[in-house]
Amino acid sequence: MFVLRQCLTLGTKSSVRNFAAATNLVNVKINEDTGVVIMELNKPPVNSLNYELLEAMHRTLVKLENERCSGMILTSSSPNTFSAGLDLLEMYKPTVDKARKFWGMLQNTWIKLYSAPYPTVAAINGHSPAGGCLLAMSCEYRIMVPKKKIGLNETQLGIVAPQWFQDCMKNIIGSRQAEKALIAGTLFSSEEAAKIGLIDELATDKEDLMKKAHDFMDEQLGLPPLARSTVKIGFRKDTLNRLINSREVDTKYFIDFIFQPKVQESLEMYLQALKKK
Ligand SMILES: CCCCC/C=C\C/C=C\CC/C=C/CC(=O)SCCNC(=O)CCNC(=O)[C@H](O)C(C)(C)COP(=O)(O)OP(=O)(O)OC[C@H]1O[C@@H](n2cnc3c(N)ncnc32)[C@H](O)[C@@H]1OP(=O)(O)O
Repeated sequence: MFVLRQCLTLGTKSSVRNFAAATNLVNVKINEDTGVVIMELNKPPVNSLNYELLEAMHRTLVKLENERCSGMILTSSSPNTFSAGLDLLEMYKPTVDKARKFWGMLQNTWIKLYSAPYPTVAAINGHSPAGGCLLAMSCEYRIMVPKKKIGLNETQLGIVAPQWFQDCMKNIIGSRQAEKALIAGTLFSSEEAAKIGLIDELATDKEDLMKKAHDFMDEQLGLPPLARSTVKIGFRKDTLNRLINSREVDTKYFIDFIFQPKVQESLEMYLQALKKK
């Protein structure tokens, strides 16, 4: 039923494949009847968000702005993980230039995703810590398979979730719950996340997940798009503008923070623990 739509690319089916294959890091499919796009993160094993994956996402989001995209479902090709969050190797002993470029691309990608006028759904098919949770929270609706983990666990790594990550969480679960979760760096089970409203729905498995994502999308497509997107952007503009108006300061926080020797030590220990698992 899904075909790669020609107008996403240079005009032929094979150029569509080239568009996705330019990096191979995201698979993009569009239903030519409805205009609904499925963007599947495809950086095995855990979709850690490095510069290249973020750039591929950003490029896709920019392209969708100029196409007849009516809605987007964000998911991943990994069997176990939606996204493991930011690629820790981007923060571990980088050069200042590399870290700055990486952070700028994360900001770009988030701004595009958070402000997309069309409906967005995260079909969370696996674990979704930290930056993975940010991606999910940036969509309008979250559906998740059972028995996985989601949350902003930065504190547990000895790092701090940036203000805009925190704002996204506050907007969804409220200030008190967010404060507790952020201080502790809580990773919630899918079931706990559903209870506090961090996710909207539980699915039984991947098939059910995608069905529910399409059901949500169908409901949204029945609404007048301009009214829908105006309300969405109205709700999101303060959070968006807070970052847009302070991108340089935010980048400086990031650089100053990660270059502290204590933070580098924490990252090194965490990376080693992950490797030893
Ligand atoms: C208010 C003012 C604030 C001011 C603050 C200013 C600045 C803030 C500064 C910094 C903020 C930076 C923000 C960071 C947000 C992040 O996203 S940090 C990343 C956090 N991610 C995690 O903690 C997840 C770690 N991964 C896991 O827990 C597990 O991998 C998993 C996702 C649960 C999957 O488990 P599974 O068993 O399937 O896989 P493995 O663990 O065996 O992993 C496979 C393979 O992948 C490597 N890997 C995993 N995660 C990452 C990662 N995030 N980055 C890089 N590499 C990763 C893992 O090491 C394995 O590698 P291999 O052994 O070589 O195969």
